[in-house]
Amino acid sequence: MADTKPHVLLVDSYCSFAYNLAALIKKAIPESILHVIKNDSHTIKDLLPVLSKFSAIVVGPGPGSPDIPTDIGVVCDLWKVAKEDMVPIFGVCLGQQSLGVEHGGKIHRLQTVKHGQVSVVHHNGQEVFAGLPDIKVVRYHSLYITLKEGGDIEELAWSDDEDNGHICMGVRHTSKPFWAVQYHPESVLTDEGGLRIFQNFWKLAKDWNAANRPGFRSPTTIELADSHIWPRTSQRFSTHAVNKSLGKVSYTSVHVPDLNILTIAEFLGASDDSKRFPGQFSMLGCLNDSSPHFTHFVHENYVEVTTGSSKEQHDLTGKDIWTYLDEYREARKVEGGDSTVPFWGGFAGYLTYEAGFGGLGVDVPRKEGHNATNHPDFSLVWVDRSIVVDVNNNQVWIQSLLPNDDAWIQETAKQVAVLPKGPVEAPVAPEGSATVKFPSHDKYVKDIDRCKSYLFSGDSYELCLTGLTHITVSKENAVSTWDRYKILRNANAAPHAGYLRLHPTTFLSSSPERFLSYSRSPGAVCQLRPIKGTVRKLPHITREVAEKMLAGSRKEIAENLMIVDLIRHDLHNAVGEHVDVSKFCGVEEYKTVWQLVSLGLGGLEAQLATWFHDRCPKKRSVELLQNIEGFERGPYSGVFGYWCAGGGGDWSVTIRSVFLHDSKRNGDEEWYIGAGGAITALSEPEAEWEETNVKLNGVVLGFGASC
Ligand SMILES: C=C(O[C@@H]1C=C(C(=O)O)C=C[C@H]1O)C(=O)O
Ligand SMILES: NC(=O)CC[C@H](N)C(=O)O
Repeated sequence: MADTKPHVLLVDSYCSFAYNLAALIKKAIPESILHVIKNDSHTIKDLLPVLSKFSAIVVGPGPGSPDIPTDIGVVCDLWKVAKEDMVPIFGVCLGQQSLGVEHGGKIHRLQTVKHGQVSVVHHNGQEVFAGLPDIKVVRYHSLYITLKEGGDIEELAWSDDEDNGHICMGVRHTSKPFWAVQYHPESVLTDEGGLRIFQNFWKLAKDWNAANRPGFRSPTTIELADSHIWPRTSQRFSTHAVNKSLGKVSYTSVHVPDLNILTIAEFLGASDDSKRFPGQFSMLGCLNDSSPHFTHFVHENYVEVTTGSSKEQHDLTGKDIWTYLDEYREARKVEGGDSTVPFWGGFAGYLTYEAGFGGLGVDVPRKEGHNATNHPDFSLVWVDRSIVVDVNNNQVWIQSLLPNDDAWIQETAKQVAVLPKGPVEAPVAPEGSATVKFPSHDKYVKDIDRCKSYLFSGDSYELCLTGLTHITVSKENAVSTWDRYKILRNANAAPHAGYLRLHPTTFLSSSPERFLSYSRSPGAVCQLRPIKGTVRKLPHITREVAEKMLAGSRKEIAENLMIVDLIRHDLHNAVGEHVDVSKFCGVEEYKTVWQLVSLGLGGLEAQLATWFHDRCPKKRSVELLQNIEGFERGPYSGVFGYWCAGGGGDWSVTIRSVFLHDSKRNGDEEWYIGAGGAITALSEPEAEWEETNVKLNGVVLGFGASC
């Protein structure tokens, strides 16, 4: 049975980086089958019958403390199993802390917490550290252990922190097959202390198994409820659409220099416009009375579909909204469009921040399903007819998913070709035409303290704290929402600018940030493009100065690194092993701000639901923020964009955006904007307040205000 593959169990303690660890384990032990469970999904009694079938176990990092039972779950029991059930275990961070505490060690708070910080680790060259030089590693911890003198746990590695002094960074059990490290071997900036540590662990584990588990053979399979194998192999739609003949997208393309997308939008009556790359593609959905509009509120078990003046409710009993949308799109899958055009038609719209809670198991505390002023959590239209402009190449595509729609395509192409050329003038928002009610400075600063207390207690590494701003425009000063968009577009031009008018929501965005894009299969590539690190554009802030303030700052790099590790985890979850960070902490210039931007890429097309459903801005952090902020964010900090009917999609992060609910349009208009920033252990309250104002400023300029 020499060819049976070893099974490895990863116990995830709700870590933001669990799949980075999974990827590292698979890299170190490529032949292994990796099973993943949560630390609270099984008791030790559930695990005992299968434990002896595993070749090794990894217990991962996580929020909280190893001496709080609900934080550590089953991990603390794994160290205590009898010899006949014993399996080699490697602990990471919280895992090391648990190993120490369960063997008489003490847990303490660091004087200076280390979140996203690189340190040099010294070691004695023994066991998992064999053959390694001193290593540079990334740390994410607020707590640390001191070991019991003369106890069973022996220190192998340590750091000498300027601020904290000697900190234990690696240990082993003197008689059992247990090893652990305090730092994060899976972080993108940990190099030699990553892969080689796991390779060493695997060698030690194999040796221990050979010497201590006579007759041990890996079984072909292990049945374990509430677990999954990583990488996930299930492809939701692999069973259909293979032999099905696909619908066709018809299009024509015309070369029209200097044609502004706004001119086309206005010619069509202004619909939906969003830019893909800075300056490359702009899209317009050409809606009509037969375009279906889908809305859904979390907690409600139906989707409302509005087509013209008819409304239907589609029952969601037995399926979730994601499956509903996936099935709708799959049934309308098309081929035959121009492969250079990212959008041929399909779903376009937005999802709220709360739309992502279901997959995290976080509740949205709404008394009723929704009230008259809630924006729907899912608001999407199916776009049959569309126009896409490649601004770089002056090319315009007129496309339709409808059968026999050539007459519309040709007629529209003819009209588009003769539209007026050149820039479109935006109206001006007169100063003082709007009343802006900013969030309370005192509350924000106080809330930063609350965030920091959670960062110091080990419950989170980074919390994006936000506040809501309300803008009232009196009836006399109101301009059309389209004009408002033009003003905003002019004041705060942005690569992911967008206008959506989806009843009851008007949605204007000047977002600089992509959440996720993925190209069409085959050979699809996913891209995540997170921004963390913001500086106001001022005359004296040249590129050189901005680079020093962002890429040259330990605080800003840490803030960005945490997000990069987080999106690597998201990518590994969705696409498996092949994930790259192709840009780390680049400084980019936008109209009103400088931003620190990274870029993560993954191979293979992921299922739509995997992206949005399982995306974890981490359960505990979301719950903490929900509690601290005390409001629903709604569309703010959700996503907007499209899923193309031919495959692929592009979604932006809904920031630097304003929203108007139709119920707030009668008489004075009341818009709202969210703004915030990532709070880390290194945050200074007044600087964070200034940063949220910088972000708000770009948007309130669209109302003739500033801050
Ligand atoms: C939360 C916002 O921005 C987020 C926070 C950033 C930061 O902390 O630097 C940068 C970009 C966004 O991901 C916002 O604009 O409201
Ligand atoms: N990354 C981790 O596992 C962190 C462990 C623990 N919550 C701490 O902050 O120290």
